[in-house]
Amino acid sequence: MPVWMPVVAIALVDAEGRVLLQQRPARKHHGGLWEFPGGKIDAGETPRDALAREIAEELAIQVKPCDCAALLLAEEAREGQPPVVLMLYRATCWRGSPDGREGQTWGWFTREEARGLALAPMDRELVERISD
Ligand SMILES: Nc1nc2c([nH]c(=O)n2[C@@H]2O[C@H](COP(=O)(O)OP(=O)(O)OP(=O)(O)O)[C@@H](O)[C@H]2O)c(=O)[nH]1
Repeated sequence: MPVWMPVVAIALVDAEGRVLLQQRPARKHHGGLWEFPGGKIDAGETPRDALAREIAEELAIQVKPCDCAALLLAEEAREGQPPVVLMLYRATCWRGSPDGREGQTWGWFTREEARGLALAPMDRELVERISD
C-alpha cells in the first residue's frame, strides 16, 4: 500500500466566476458529499495528465494540460489508510459542455452557494481559499 494517496482535482471556473462541483456516489468514501471533479493519480501519470483523463471520464469535456494552473494543496489524514494529498488546479477554458458521465449530480456554484452544500472536509477549506 502506498504511504500517501495523490489526488488531483480541478476548479473549472465559468464566465460568471462560478465553479463546477459534483456530488460523490453514496457508496464511495465521502459518499453524498460535494467535491471538485478529479481523482487518484495513476502510476506513471503527471497530475495534469491525470486531470485531463479524469475530467474526460467524469464530464466528457477536454481540458488541455497546459490550460490547467496549479492553485492549492490540501491534506487529509484517514484512519488506517494512507493520507490523501489533494492538488487543486484551475481552468477557465475547455472543449465541450459538461455532462455527468458517471450519473453524478453536478452544477455551477458561486462561493456563497457552495458554502451551503454538504462539502467534503478538504473542499470546504479549499472553497474558502480560492481567490476571486
Ligand atoms: N476527486 C476528488 N476527490 C476528493 C476531493 N476532496 C476529497 O476529499 N477527495 C477524496 O480524494 C479521494 C479521491 O478518490 P476518487 O474516488 O475521486 O478517485 P478515483 O475516481 O480515481 O477512485 P476510484 O477509481 O477508486 O473510484 C477520495 O477519498 C475523495 O473522498 C475532491 O474535491 N475531488
